Amino acid sequence: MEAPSSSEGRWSRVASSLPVRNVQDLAACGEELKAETLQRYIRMDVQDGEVLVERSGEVPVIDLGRLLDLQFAEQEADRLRFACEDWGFFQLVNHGIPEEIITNVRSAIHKFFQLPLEVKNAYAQLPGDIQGYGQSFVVSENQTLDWADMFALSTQPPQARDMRYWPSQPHTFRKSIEEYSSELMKVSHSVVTWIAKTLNVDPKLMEDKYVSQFFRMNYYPPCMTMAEKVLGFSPHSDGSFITLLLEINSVEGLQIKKHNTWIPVKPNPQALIVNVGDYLEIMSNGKYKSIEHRVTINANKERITVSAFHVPPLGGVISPVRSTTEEKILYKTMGVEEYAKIYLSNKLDGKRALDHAKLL
Ligand SMILES: O=C(O)CCC(=O)C(=O)O
Ligand SMILES: [Fe+2]
Repeated sequence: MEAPSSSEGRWSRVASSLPVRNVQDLAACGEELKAETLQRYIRMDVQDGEVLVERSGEVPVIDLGRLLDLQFAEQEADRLRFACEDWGFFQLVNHGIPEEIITNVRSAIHKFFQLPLEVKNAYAQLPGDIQGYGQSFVVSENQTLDWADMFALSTQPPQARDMRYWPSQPHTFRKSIEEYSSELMKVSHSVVTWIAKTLNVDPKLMEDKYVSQFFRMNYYPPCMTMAEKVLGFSPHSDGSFITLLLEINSVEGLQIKKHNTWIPVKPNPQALIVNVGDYLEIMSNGKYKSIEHRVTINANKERITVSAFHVPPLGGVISPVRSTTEEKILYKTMGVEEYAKIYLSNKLDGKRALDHAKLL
């Protein structure tokens, strides 16, 4: 294993894209992490905003079984509307994905992260300074190669750009992701149909807005020495229509922003975490919120997750739809690709990507 090189500090200062190799490697080997190695991951803004653990229990829980049952649908739809308006996040239970498929995908991703770093590094990886003290890999479904390509191009260090393909190890990897992927398409179809209804929007208008899908596998190593000073994922909103997150190992870390405080989401192994993405905020004319979230690091436990971003086809257009004719239009009509480029660009002149979609 390579020792952390003395040039690492220099690299981070030029804000270039240095993979997170050393930290995960060292953490995995249980070696003492030196203060200098960790320096580049320390974030001054970690302390911004109070963390309100006691409010974790308020994160909405939506029951898909109830949404699909005539007797309870209306009541559950009200709860869904509230969740999307007020939180932009919810735990989805009774999602109907067979246990076996979830178990297989958990096991495959777990095994993937146990591979030697040299093997994993062949896959599209987010640079450490974008993500933070963690490591993410993008895997694409065929139908969405254009999206994943774009994502990879915008975030990869040049040497990694052309190296994205399906991991061949573990051998179950592709099959389990593909099965999980098609189950998620069904779940997102139900969720989006209900989202349209709660907005009083014709579901047909949303039919194609979530059908491209790509996955990001996230690994957050433990950090014994200064867990409270580093972040696994910096605060961001998702550049998706909706995102469905599966926690591979029920370890806490995800926090969502609410009125300038951070609320931790308690892991629930039976649930998927669903959140409103930027495209849905635009399309709902701001009624449903794409909320900032971040991932913290634990001292002793690794956290592993897989995000499924459901996005509109790049060639399309996204425009706000009003629930009533009196409603004032607050967002621009934009090309999906046009917005994606703004989202993926790091030069946002201090504005959030969504601010560029708002009408003045
Ligand atoms: O790993 C998590 O808990 C969240 C990951 C996330 O926010 C993302 O992939 O966009
Ligand atoms: Fe996210």
